[in-house]
This record gives sequence, C-alpha cells and structure tokens, in this order.
Amino acid sequence: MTSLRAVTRPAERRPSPGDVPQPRGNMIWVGHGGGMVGWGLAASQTFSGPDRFRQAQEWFDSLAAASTIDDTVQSPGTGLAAFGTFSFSDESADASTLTIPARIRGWNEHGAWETLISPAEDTAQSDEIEEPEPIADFGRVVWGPGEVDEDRFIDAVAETVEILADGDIKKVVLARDIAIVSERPMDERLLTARLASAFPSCWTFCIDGLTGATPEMLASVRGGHLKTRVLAGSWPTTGGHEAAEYALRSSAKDIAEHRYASDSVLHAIDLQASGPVRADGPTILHLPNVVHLSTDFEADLAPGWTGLTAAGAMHPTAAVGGTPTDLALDVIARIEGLDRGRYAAPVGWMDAAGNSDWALALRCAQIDPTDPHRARALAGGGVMDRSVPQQELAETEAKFSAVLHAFSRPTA
Ligand SMILES: C=C(O[C@H]1C=CC=C(C(=O)O)[C@@H]1O)C(=O)O
Repeated sequence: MTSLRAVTRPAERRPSPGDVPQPRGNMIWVGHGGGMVGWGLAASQTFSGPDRFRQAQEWFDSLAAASTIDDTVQSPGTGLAAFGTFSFSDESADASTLTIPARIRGWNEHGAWETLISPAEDTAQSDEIEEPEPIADFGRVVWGPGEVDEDRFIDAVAETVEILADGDIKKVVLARDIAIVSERPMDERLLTARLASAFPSCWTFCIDGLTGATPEMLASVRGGHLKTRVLAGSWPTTGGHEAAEYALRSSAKDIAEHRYASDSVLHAIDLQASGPVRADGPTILHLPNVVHLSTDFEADLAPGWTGLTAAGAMHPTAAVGGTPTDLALDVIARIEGLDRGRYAAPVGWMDAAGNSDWALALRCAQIDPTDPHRARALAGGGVMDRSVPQQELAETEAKFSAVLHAFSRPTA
C-alpha cells in the first residue's frame, strides 16, 4: 500500500480559476460557502461492480491509515482528501474513481488553505506552482442529438407510460443525451467559473472531466452529521417563476413523483441513522431554469457509516432510478438506450477526518477524455402513469439549459 504525506497550512486568499495551472485534469468543487481546487496526482484507484462504494471507502481508509497528515487548519476538506466519481450502473463500462491530487487549494467561511500531498518518502515537498496556462474560450460551440434523440426519447416515455399503466411499477426515470462540440478545446476552469456564478445555490463540480452544477445532495457529512437534499418534481421556468411554482404545487403527478423519491431516501437514511431523522419539505427550490419540489433530511450517522457508504446505499434513489428500484432499473436498461456513465450517480469528495460531500451528478456533461472538443450531456425526468411525453421532453430541455449555459455564454 502506498503511503502519502499531506501537509495543510493556512493560505492568504481563496484561489481564483486563473490560479489553476491546467485547462483539464482538475478536481474542482464549489458550493454553499466553500470550495476546493485540486490538480496533479498523488494517488488514484478505480472500482467497479455493485460493491464499488465499499471498495472505494476501504481503499481510502487504508491509504489514510498508512499516511502522515500534518494539518494545522483542521476544517472539512483539509488534510488528506480524495475526489471521486461513480458509475450510475453496477454494469457500466465507465469506471468509478477516487483521486488524491498532489495539491489542493480550498476555502470556506473560516478562511483559505493549501494542502500538498506527496509520497511519504519525499521529505522535501516543493510548493512551486507551474506557470498557469491562460484560460481560453472554446470558440463556437454546437450541440445536437446524442445516442437518444428527441423522437426516441418521446417513444421511450410513451412506452414506459404503457408499462406503468399495469400498476406494478410506479415511477421510472428516463434520460436522453446530447453531443456538444466546440471549436477549441474545452477548459474546465472556464466551465466551472460560469456554472458557479450562474447557479450559486447548486454544487458546481469538475472531477475526471465530469462537469456540472447540481442542485441535489445525497450525503453531506460534517462530524458524523448527515444532510441530504432530495429533488423530484420539476417545472420549467420558461413562463416565469411564479407560474412555474403554481403549476408545480398543483400537479398531483409531480407531488406523487416527489414522494417516491423522498421515501426511497428516507428508507435508506432510517437504516444509517443513530437517532431520529429530521425532514423539512417538500418546499420549492427555485433555479434559474427550473423549479423543483425539494425535501431536506438530517440525521446523525450510526457507527460504521460514512458519507460515501451512505450515498452508495441510497443509490440509485427514486429521483434517478424509480419505484420499485429493481423493476424501474430493468425498464431503464431495456428502454432508455443509453449507458449513463457517471451521470445521475454520486460525485464529490471525502477527507480522512470523515467529512464529505457526495452530490448527485445531474445537470452535467462529460468531457471526452480522448478529445477535449467533445462532451456528452445527459438529463432526464421522472415518468409516471400520467406523464405526457412532450412535457417530459420540455423538462429535459430546461434541465439541459443549465449546463449548456456554461458552454454557450460569450466571454466578457
Ligand atoms: C434526473 C434528473 O433530475 C432529477 C432531479 C430533480 C427532478 C427530477 C424530476 O422532476 O424528474 C429528477 O428526479 C436530471 O436532472 O437529469
């Protein structure tokens, strides 16, 4: 087992996107009053199959136990920290990964810090930073149908509605994808800066080229306390926020759709909690492009649970899978026509003190690892027996507009 040495010291200021030296290969997390940017490689591991979350936790725990951590800041994310993305499906061709960068710069409401991570035997850590490559716009960006075009998505929703009419399956979440092509290589620093400023109430991320701003949190853990935000039930804000909120509040289909998602999370948290689970919702979450029904849960985790294993046990919630889970996943595998890759699965970070944020990778695009001019974005929605295919399509369009905003806004 590799052993590492992580040294964290206070920093004078929070990093700006221009401090990150490279356009791609970064680990970026921004949201809710703090953030971290990481680059370089100290250690990395891939995981696969149904057991991938537990494997990842064990790998990180053993590495942390073998490593030396010298941390004078002692805040969430300081010391030894890893960033990760996980595949949606147990059978996905995409690997799930944890990566520990060589350098992390972070900030929160208490201040800023820097962590250098190197092999334990390197006693002289260098804090020299290479000259940053200038941030460059990607020029003209075009997008079009991916593997599942609009007609195919409409057919898939209609077919699913027929299946749901039998009553055994209550809800299935179906997604479609679009292909994005840029004139010049995509720059993660620019994409995440745009997303973080346009969606301040979301968690903006870029890990392994998976880049987005998600409003949904599976497991945010601080000092053993878990917070979860479940979203399901949506209305596009194309006709204004007030009209969207009214439509959502009075839609029996969306209220039922939300209930399935929040119940699925509550059942999982009940098994993970050491005491009572507090719920707050459903309330309405306003985003620029869409409004959602939203419920927050909080609980103290029982011994043995971590943010990652809790997120893994919740996954896939009925916000991205369906109800009942197994039957819904079966319909998705038969009808959707996509490998979802890391879309709609946990994305986030963890530290050796047990703090973590594992969000659901929604409103995101995966930059092609072999061609930085290309990315694939996915978006979906909950299909119920009352769903209208054209409305579900419009919902995915509104959801796509979040990530497309980051690709399309002209530079100032
Ligand atoms: C599956 C997605 O959204 C989920 C989260 C919020 C609302 C949803 C809905 O109303 O269908 C979905 O459950 C997506 O954004 O791709």
